[in-house]
Amino acid sequence: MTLSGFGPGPVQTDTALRLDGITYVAGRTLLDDVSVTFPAGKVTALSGPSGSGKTTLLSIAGGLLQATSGTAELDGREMWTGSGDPLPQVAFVLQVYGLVPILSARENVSIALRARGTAPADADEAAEAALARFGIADLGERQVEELSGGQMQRVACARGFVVGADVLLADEPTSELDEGNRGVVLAELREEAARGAVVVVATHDPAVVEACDLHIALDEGRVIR
Ligand SMILES: Nc1ncnc2c1ncn2[C@@H]1O[C@H](COP(=O)(O)OP(=O)(O)OP(=O)(O)O)[C@@H](O)[C@H]1O
Repeated sequence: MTLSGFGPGPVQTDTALRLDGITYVAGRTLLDDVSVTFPAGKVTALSGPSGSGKTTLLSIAGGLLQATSGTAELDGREMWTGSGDPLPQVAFVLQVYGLVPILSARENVSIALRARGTAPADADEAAEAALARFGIADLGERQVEELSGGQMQRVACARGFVVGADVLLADEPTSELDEGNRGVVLAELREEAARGAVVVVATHDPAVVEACDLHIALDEGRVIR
């Protein structure tokens, strides 16, 4: 099913990103037989101590990494790049931001859409709107390398959210933010779920976990709740 075209408000759907028996070995076992379901229309928190495997699991969930064994599928479409018809649309908010320092904030957001074939003028307009969602519309012309850590993190959020993806995977998206801006990001995560996206947020922050609909916890590469 396509998730675009839903109006505002919670979406009732059986769509879910299902990870089944995921094991990932890179020298040692980093994920060990992880089976989890991330339903569309909900914000799921993925918590766990540093090094427990959250980023690795998000990478497999979004098709960036191929699991050693196990499957990751959205409605039968495999997440690993190269299979599935059509491929699910996935957007990441990376823990390390992954912004281009010499480009402006607006350009960093706009390229996410341009890379998907949106016309430059339309992409720029959507980028402005996405920056406004995170309270940084006034920073659009600023070169990213001039921004504070928290401002960069909000640009990274705008770049992930602007896509309107089927699956939004946010890795510690509030780690640099004050309480007010953390609330803004949480509200925007809810908006993404409300239009029908699968939304997963990796976090160490109990306040973020509390604000999510569902909670999955990892420890040493295993699901513990
Ligand atoms: N490519 C890799 N090769 C080998 N080990 C890796 C690789 N990527 C991650 N690791 C290791 O896998 C474990 C899990 O890493 P991961 O980044 O998934 O944890 P995390 O829960 O996201 O941690 P944090 O909260 O600190 O971001 C860590 O011990 C890390 O050192």
